[in-house]
Amino acid sequence: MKQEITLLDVTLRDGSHSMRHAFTEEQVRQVARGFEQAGVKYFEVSHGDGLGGSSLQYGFSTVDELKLIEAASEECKNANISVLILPGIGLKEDMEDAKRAGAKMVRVATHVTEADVAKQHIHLGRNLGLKTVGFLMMAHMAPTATLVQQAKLFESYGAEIVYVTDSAGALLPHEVKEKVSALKENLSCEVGFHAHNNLSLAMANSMAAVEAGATYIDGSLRCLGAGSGNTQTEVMVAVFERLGYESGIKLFPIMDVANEVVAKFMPRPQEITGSSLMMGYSGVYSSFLLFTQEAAKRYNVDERDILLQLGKMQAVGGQEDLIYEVARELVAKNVITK
Ligand SMILES: CC[C@H](O)CC(=O)C(=O)O
Ligand SMILES: [Mn+2]
Repeated sequence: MKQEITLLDVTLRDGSHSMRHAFTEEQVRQVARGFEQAGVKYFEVSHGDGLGGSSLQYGFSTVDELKLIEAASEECKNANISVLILPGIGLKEDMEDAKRAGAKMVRVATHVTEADVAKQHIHLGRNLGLKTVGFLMMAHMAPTATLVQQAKLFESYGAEIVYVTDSAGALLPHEVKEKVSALKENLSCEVGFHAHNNLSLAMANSMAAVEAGATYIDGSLRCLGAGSGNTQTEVMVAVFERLGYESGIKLFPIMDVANEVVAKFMPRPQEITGSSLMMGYSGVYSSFLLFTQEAAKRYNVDERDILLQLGKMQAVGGQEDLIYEVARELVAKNVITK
């Protein structure tokens, strides 16, 4: 018997960062149809910053996310839609609307030390009959003991899966192994892992997570996601099959949706550039990439200097305005490198 793993695709949510939240309904329908044909069990659709993320701070969505969730759900019989919510950005009403639009799973995301803010959202997810998940972001910023403590909070609220989320793509394989193993030892629920490829380690880290007992692994087609993107879903299908795991996803159909659909609307290839490498190196939130590039251009400073400073300051999601502040400070200190 092959061991089962669930590959959860986040192209239509994490990829939204890279698309500047401009997914069209037709793009979402085409990808959703591809997922259905390929046998994907779960895929995520929301603004990049989760439900309610469409705003001046995070970037406005071109098409309302509820319309996109509804469109995706119309294309699927067996594939299930997940939505992400960050308490404080998304409201509980957004979760109810998402459920009405067809969502079957909710992932409640908090900073790695702030699981306590998710209690009501986890309760609501369970009451709505959604598969309910805790998502601990910026996992590199907390020691493993803290991560375990926070994951236990999620589990005590009713989360059915708890994720180790490497938002900055900063973790190394042995650290992923340590964190996932600790969660497996201390929790009864399932454990998931979400990677970013800023240090070219997304696949290695995803393998380390599965070997340590994670049963849910996130990926995106052609790596479409924040920073250098996520673990490449279609590559994971191939690699995990070779390793003897069963994801239920068919290789050629998933490759087709990656190459015939997603590759055609991607604004740029998901490369490891100087600045995304710097995000992994200094531990900066992957979704800061495009904002940093804009700030560097506006103030004529080096993106890498901004990112190094943000890493030192331990900036977290929601502090996007700091990016511009840091760029202005670099100008004031005369650090003009371009
Ligand atoms: C802003 C939400 C964020 O993109 C969630 C996520 O995918 C991560 O932390 O990596
Ligand atoms: Mn992510």
